Amino acid sequence: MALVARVRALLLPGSRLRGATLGRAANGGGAGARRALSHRVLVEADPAAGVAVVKFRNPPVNSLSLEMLTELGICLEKLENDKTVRGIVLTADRPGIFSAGLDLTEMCGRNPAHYAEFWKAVQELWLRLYQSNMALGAAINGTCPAGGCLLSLTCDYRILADNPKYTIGLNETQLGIFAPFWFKDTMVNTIGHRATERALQLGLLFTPAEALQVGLVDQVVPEDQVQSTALSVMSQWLAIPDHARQLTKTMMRKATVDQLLKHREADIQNFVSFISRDSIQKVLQVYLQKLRKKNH
Ligand SMILES: CCCCCCCCCCCC/C=C/CC(=O)SCCNC(=O)CCNC(=O)[C@H](O)C(C)(C)COP(=O)(O)OP(=O)(O)OC[C@H]1O[C@@H](n2cnc3c(N)ncnc32)[C@H](O)[C@@H]1OP(=O)(O)O
Repeated sequence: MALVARVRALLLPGSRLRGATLGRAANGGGAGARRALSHRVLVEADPAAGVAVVKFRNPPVNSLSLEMLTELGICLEKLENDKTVRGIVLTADRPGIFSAGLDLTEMCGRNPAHYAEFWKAVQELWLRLYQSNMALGAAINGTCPAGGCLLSLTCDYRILADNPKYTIGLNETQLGIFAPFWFKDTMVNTIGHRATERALQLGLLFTPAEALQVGLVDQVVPEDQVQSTALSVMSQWLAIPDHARQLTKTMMRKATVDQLLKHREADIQNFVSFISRDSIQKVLQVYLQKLRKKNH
């Protein structure tokens, strides 16, 4: 389903999104700061600075469900059309979990049409973020596996909280699945081929010190300074004339984006046939049950 159609579906009677305010809603924060609320995404915009902080709040683990992907996409589209915003910082509403990655329940026990719709939404969000004309920063204030790591890798820089409990990486192989080519390319573009090959094959989740060493993040700072550091780094990015920064970003990322654009439909079909395999459904179910068992 296209983004607009998905939004309409979300707004149908009975939907949890119905009645939510997706536009700017109320004043909040400092002078000139504006807040906007949707169910799963909170936006705090500071027009004077030209920056919006986009906070994930999809409890319990900020997983990227179809609804979360859709809301995030709408929110980013609105910000891209807002002339007062030149930079966006992505972060979690609460410290602890930046994002647990793609919502596993969207990839388990569903039908092929659902898998196709979900994967299309994952592609759309990646394309929106990776090609964004905005300067994007990630203020990673919690653990950041798989799809959470991918979100942060679409940004222009990453600031990670110095908490050894927080790890970051593309750990798909540990689940018995694997990162598709455009996840891999996004990581290669950040840390290089050899480091990516090792990280992907072993499904490594890096501690903050390791992530800094391998170049997966640009800075590790005390937990209470993650957002403020991300905002101060943003001012360096925004000091560059937009057109020069944007043309450079496009030049650096175009080949990677073009690969997905060229193989988009095949990538969806590959995902659907891979994820529908009985053996893959089994490993995902076992993984989910293990996660759930901890709490019951
Ligand atoms: C030739 C073929 C070609 C094919 C080409 C295509 C190939 C495609 C391959 C497929 C690629 C698919 C890509 C996937 C990327 C992903 O993002 S997969 C998701 C990976 N995520 C994880 O591994 C993280 C799992 N979660 C955790 O490790 C922990 O939950 C946590 C560290 C994030 C937080 O821990 P804690 O605070 O202790 O919370 P929990 O008690 O563990 O969790 C609370 C609650 O949330 C549920 N949950 C956790 N993570 C997820 C998730 N990702 N999705 C859905 N639900 C999740 C967890 O089960 C708990 O539920 P209950 O409250 O117990 O019911």
